[in-house]
This record gives sequence, C-alpha cells and structure tokens, in this order.
Amino acid sequence: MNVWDLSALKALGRPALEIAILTLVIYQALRFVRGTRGWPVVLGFILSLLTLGLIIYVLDLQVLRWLLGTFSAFMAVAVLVIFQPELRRMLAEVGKLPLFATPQEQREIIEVIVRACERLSECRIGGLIAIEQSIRLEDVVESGIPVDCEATPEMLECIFFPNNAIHDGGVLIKGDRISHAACIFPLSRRQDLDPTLGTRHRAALGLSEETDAVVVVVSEETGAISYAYRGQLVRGVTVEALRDFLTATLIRPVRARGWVAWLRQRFERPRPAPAVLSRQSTVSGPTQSG
Ligand SMILES: Nc1ncnc2c1ncn2[C@@H]1O[C@H](COP(=O)(O)OP(=O)(O)OP(=O)(O)O)[C@@H](O)[C@H]1O
Repeated sequence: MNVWDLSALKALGRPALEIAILTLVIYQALRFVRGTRGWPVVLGFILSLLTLGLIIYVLDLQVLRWLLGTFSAFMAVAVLVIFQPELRRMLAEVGKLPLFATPQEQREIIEVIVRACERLSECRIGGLIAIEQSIRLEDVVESGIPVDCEATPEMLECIFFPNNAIHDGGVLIKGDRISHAACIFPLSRRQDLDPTLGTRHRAALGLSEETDAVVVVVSEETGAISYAYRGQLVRGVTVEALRDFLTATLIRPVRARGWVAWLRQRFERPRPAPAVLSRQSTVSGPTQSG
C-alpha cells in the first residue's frame, strides 16, 4: 500500500469515525434522557433548533446564523444545568465502579428485600425501599432518619409497620445495611402516568429517574409489588420476578468486573447460600408503565 492509499484511507476513515462517535454519543444521551422529566424539554429544544436551523439555511439569514453560533456555548451550559441529574447518571453508568458489597452479600440483601416485600404484600403494609448503587443519595439521606442496622426482613417489616414514628417515607439500603428510614424521595413529574398512581409509586419512579438507584414499592392498598429503575416503573410483579430483576440488576456478571472479579474469585471466602424462600406469588402479570 503506498502513501496515497494511506492518505485516502485516512480521509475516508476520519469522517466515518466522527459520524460513528457522534451517533453513539447522541444515541446514549437520548437513551438516558428519554422518559425522564427533562425529556419534553429536550424534544422541544431539538425541534426548535432544527426548525430555526432550516429557516436560517433556506433564507440565508446572516445575523441569525451569527447569533446562533455565538449563543451555542451558552446553550451547552444550559443543557448541562438542566440535565445535571441525567448526566450524573450517565457518567456513573459509563464509569461503573465495583459495588461495595460482594456478590454473595448482594445475593443475601436481595433475599432480604424479596422476603420483606412478600411479608409486606401479604399484610397489606405499604413499603418503599431504595437500594443505592453508584450515585450517592445525599438528598435522600438528608431528608431521612439514620438507622444504620443490619438489613433483615423483620427489621424492614418493623420500619414500615403502620403508626410507628418512621413508617412514613422510604428506606435507604446501602451495601448490606439499612442506612436511613423515613426518607423523602423526589416525586416523578411525568404527566403520562396512570392517574390512579399515588405518591408512593411516584416517589419510587422519581428517584429512579434522577439516580441509578433500584427502588421497590409495596402498595398498601392492593399489596402489589412494583419496582422502578432508570425511569421505568414495572407494576404488579411476582416475588420471583422481583428476585430475578434484582439479581439481574444488582449482581453483575463476573466477567464484566475485570481484574476486581479476578481477584475476588481467587481470594473470596465461600459462604453458605441464603435460605430458599417460598415461591408463592403475590400479584400476577407484570405490567409496564412509563
Ligand atoms: N416523596 C415521597 N418520598 C417517600 N415516601 C413518600 C413520598 N410521598 C409519599 N410517600 C409515602 O407514600 C404514602 C402515601 O402513599 P399513597 O397512597 O399516596 O401512594 P400510592 O402510590 O397510592 O401507594 P399505595 O398503593 O400504597 O396506597 C405516604 O404515607 C408516604 O409513606
């Protein structure tokens, strides 16, 4: 291959690479923003910009073209401010750090949550549980009451038991411990939700829109178990479906964790498996909302 072939290849390859990178970035950004409360703003923004750009191009409006170019830097800052929660979530996802708990501890905490939800559902006690992942839930912590105890189904049931001082609001789980109770989660502002959806479910969805937390809800009214993750609320799931979802979401495949997993595989002490739970379902058929 001579020098001319190489430079021709570069000339062809560079735009292709640029287009591929841009497509990937735009696709990922839209994937994260879609379904969040900022989504209508993005859509409006993109449509307005496209329309304006088209008008400027067709009518060759020099002053508007200059203005658009000058203010694009300000617009970039505005986008950063408006979508700060979504960007945080996106960056956390890109640079996903290993979770604090080992896979075995995560399996145990999953069983604790599943068992607690099963009990709450049977007794028609409302529950709201957020499991912190890579984004720290500082605002949630500030609104809640410190608990800092080992997570057990009994403890979770106690917290949500009606009329006790900390039963209102959500519980925050960090690693394998109950960190806070009576936490206030941000409410989802989405307009397209089922109107029968109350504030407990909107709070679960709201937190999942702004962070990468996994949020589980038990309805006081119906006993239905639901979960919210990445701005999606899945309602009326069985305990088996909840377990499967939590396992798939919280426990990452060993190969995805690189050298950390390699070290863990070699040095982690094997621990006894958690007790198997009753496989009875509470509510049938998952339905997707949002
Ligand atoms: N922002 C919030 N953060 C945390 N918990 C909240 C929030 N808003 C409401 N809750 C909890 O939800 C309860 C009210 O639930 P509400 O009946 O309005 O919702 P719901 O989604 O219909 O739930 P359910 O099916 O259990 O009735 C409150 O008593 C409180 O415990």
